[in-house]
Amino acid sequence: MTPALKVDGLCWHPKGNRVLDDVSFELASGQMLGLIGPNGAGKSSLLRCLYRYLRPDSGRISLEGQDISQVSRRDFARSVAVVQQDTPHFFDLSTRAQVAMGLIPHKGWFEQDRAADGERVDAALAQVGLSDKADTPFEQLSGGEKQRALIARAIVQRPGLLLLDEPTNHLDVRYQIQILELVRSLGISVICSIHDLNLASALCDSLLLLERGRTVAWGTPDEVLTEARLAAVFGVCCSVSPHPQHGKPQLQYFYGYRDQGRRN
Ligand SMILES: Nc1ncnc2c1ncn2[C@@H]1O[C@H](COP(=O)(O)OP(=O)(O)OP(=O)(O)O)[C@@H](O)[C@H]1O
Repeated sequence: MTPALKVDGLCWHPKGNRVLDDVSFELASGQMLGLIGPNGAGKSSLLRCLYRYLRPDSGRISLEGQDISQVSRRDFARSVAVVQQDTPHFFDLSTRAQVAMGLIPHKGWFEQDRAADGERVDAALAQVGLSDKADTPFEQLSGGEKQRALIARAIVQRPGLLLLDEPTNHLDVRYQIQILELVRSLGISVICSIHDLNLASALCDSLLLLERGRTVAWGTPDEVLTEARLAAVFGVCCSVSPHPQHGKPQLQYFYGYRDQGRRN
């Protein structure tokens, strides 16, 4: 079966700096892949290549078997939704209007809004717990509320692939779990960068561990999150055991790094 996304030998070397170096992986349709790795590992850069903000120097990215460089702008906007790390500025837009922007790729020129559009927007606002903020200006939302509104916009867009750059940034612990569970329940293919390894383990089907732009491991959370690998890549000591509820790896960190100097 054709994977939803296939990345082959991806390299991005701005000014000779090997930010992404020979990265390859696949994502099966409807699965959720977590991008993990230390600061500066290349997670955001990889996502930017996937949503065509950056042009890789070499390698191939295929969406449903088609090279993404060959996909029209409109078709790409219909199939791929992106929630970026820094919330963009939408001055004067209400939260509802901001979420409704997810409808744009599906509309023709001069096409009027239909009743179903409003229902879809309201349903997405309810899914992320923002119904009571629908008429609030987007700029007045808190950081976590903005993040949730942008996820609602992506839901309205009905993409086949959803790319999220640190979606749990700014979210309190309940919303971290709730939003990732919601994203997972959409039944679409998802790639998200995530720093919380326990959250990544619990909610992702597979993980891609990057370090200095290279793939260290790609596989199930069980295969990727080993004590030795976490010590080598993140420079932390932890014990890994099955989570009492879902059985996937749960990390417990040990402390006392203050006098060990800088990692890099
Ligand atoms: N346009 C650019 N030109 C040169 N180097 C860049 C450019 N953009 C990013 N980098 C470098 O690429 C490396 C990877 O950055 P990136 O933001 O992709 O990492 P990350 O894994 O998302 O980091 P973090 O976890 O801190 O968000 C960093 O060293 C960064 O300085």
